[in-house]
Amino acid sequence: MSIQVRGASWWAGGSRIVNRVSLEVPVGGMLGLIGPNGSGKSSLLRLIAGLRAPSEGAVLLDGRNITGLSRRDLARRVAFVEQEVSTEVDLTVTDVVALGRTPHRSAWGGSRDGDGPAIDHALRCAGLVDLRHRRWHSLSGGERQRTQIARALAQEPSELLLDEPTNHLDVAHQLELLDLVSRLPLTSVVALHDLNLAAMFCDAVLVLSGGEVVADGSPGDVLTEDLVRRVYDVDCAVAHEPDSARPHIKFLPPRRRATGTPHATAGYADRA
Ligand SMILES: Nc1ncnc2c1ncn2[C@@H]1O[C@H](COP(=O)(O)OP(=O)(O)OP(=O)(O)O)[C@@H](O)[C@H]1O
Repeated sequence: MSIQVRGASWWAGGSRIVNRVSLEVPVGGMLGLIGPNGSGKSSLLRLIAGLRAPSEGAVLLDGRNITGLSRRDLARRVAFVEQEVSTEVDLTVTDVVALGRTPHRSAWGGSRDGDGPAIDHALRCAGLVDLRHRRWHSLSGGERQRTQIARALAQEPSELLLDEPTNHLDVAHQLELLDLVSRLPLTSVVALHDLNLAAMFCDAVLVLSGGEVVADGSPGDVLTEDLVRRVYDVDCAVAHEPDSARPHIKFLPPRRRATGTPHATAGYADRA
């Protein structure tokens, strides 16, 4: 197994945010982490990235507890793109992507032969070649997101962790990015809100609710109407294409309570 989490919990502010989570991702596999807001996806990703230590349990890479890896060794193999990344310094796109090479540089910071090709490859993969000289502060939200993904790819990791990588991207870039991640020869864990994107691209999905794993397995087995209702309190119809095991989820409008207001927000129809 490339990534294993064994009974990991993490406490913060007197609450157990991640509750005895176990998971396994085989080499080359792509795991989708899904669950409502505040269910613990980002916290779990930070444990896997080694940015936080579990209060109990363990995270293993290739069977080795990450507490036994040096920061540098961990940074060489695990790339993590968090949800909101900003920089105070006004770097160019290429400068930001080049930061991905830092763990591969020698102690005195000299660049290595592989840096240039790795940076070029990452820029091409993220569709940023034409933007390579642009300054970070001039980029749109989606362009910044793609720059951070390129930085992670330039790191040439064996494990890639992405926290909602599609949230600023238009539909074409969402599809391109997840297609790219699913085809790259690396192991990935990707937190996603879009259940249909998770169903389309992930080999397996793991559903968190209140910090606990409530389901895991193939998208076809896990993403059922019952699961979506239990976890999100949303009605849906799940269709299966005849030539694909991957489900497609059609969400239904919020049910109305006895008062006439839907679950989440007042409907536009009420205001019309
Ligand atoms: N350092 C912290 N101290 C206290 N509570 C925290 C801390 N970090 C996270 N939490 C809480 O833990 C819960 C899980 O947060 P987390 O960001 O992991 O969820 P998430 O599933 O990624 O959410 P979202 O989908 O909204 O991004 C939230 O209720 C959050 O407020």
